[in-house]
Amino acid sequence: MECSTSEGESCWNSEVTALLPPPEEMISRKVLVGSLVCLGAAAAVIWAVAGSGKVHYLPYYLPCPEIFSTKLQYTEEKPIQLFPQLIYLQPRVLAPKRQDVLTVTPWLAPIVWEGTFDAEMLDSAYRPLNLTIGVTAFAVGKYTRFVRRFLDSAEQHFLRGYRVNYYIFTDSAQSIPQPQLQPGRSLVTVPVPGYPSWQEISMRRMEAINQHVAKQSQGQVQYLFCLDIDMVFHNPWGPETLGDMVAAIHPGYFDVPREQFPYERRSSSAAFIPEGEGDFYYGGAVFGGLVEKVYEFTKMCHMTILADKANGIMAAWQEESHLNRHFLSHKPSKLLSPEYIWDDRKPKPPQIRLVRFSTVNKNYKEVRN
Ligand SMILES: CC(=O)N[C@H]1[C@@H](OP(=O)(O)OP(=O)(O)OC[C@H]2O[C@@H](n3ccc(=O)[nH]c3=O)[C@H](O)[C@@H]2O)O[C@H](CO)[C@H](O)[C@@H]1O
Ligand SMILES: [Mn+2]
Repeated sequence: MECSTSEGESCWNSEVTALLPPPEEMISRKVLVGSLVCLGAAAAVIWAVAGSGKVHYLPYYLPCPEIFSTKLQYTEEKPIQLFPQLIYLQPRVLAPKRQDVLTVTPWLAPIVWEGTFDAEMLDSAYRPLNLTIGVTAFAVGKYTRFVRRFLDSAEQHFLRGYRVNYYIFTDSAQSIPQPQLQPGRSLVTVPVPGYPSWQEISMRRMEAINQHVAKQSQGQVQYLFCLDIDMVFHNPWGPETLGDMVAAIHPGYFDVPREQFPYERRSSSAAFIPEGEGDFYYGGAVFGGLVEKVYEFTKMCHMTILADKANGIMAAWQEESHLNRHFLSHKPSKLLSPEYIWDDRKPKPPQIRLVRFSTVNKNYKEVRN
């Protein structure tokens, strides 16, 4: 096709015209490319000059306001508890506080030993929660004689500065002393029948505690500890002991192979644990946790105790055997070292740096008859 030119204009045949942009557009592209190069160069200069220094972030608006207004549908909203600023030694990852004892179970429950926790730090976290902690202890028959020492020592050492409700289960309320308690602490007696044998008295604790939680203590306390009465506090027992479900390692079996644990070994019992199984041997004298967990726990133990009763069998160590069977399949979330359930008749090995709660030396024959 012929190209018709006029006054020095370049010749644009229709094909070329179709491929190339018109001249004004070519010029504006050149300007665009030029300014981009300039911008890049300026950015490179700024990067080279300022890049070696500290990076300053500009405030940037995230276009997702819903993330700040969304709330989980909690049934109750609790204020967030912050640790107040405290001055304390840095926890060192490569310098564990205790190397002579196990401080965490294979299922990652802490085992509480002296030296593993900072009491001041725990206090600063737990005090603002304004918790009330319940204690159940049974004083049936001659065991009323242990109440005074138990309570006096608890007032000295048990969760000092916290609200505590003592629930003393007894068949003779008139023999229970009413000592002067610290502010915020109370004592009530709970009537229970005096069963004819000490084994039955000890085992029936699961049932009585369970019923008491359902009817009363559930609305009064957040945590509940269930303790033997023939024991005395010697050193502080603080909020380091609080946990969802807490068990204590029996002082007689913390250093023996599990074959020697006095678990119930008859398969006809609901507390049966075969050889080759088991984690620790826990004591029946100390357990606790969130009150609703203690409710579930005591219910399960009472049911397995009743199953044994229906089959005419009593476990080797009564409810302690059932407790051990339960904790084998429902692992406790926190373990207390034998510092929290010691026995004064035992020599104290170096791993037990202090005894917090310990059995009173008693004449078994005399008190149980
Ligand atoms: C240190 C430890 O783990 N002790 C356990 C152990 O022996 P213990 O020798 O510690 O049992 P125990 O005689 O102290 O009895 C357990 C508790 O039941 C109460 N009680 C008992 C008898 C009585 O006539 N009146 C009365 O009130 C009382 O609160 C006492 O502390 O084995 C018991 C079951 O065999 C319990 O599991 C205990 O908790
Ligand atoms: Mn006892």
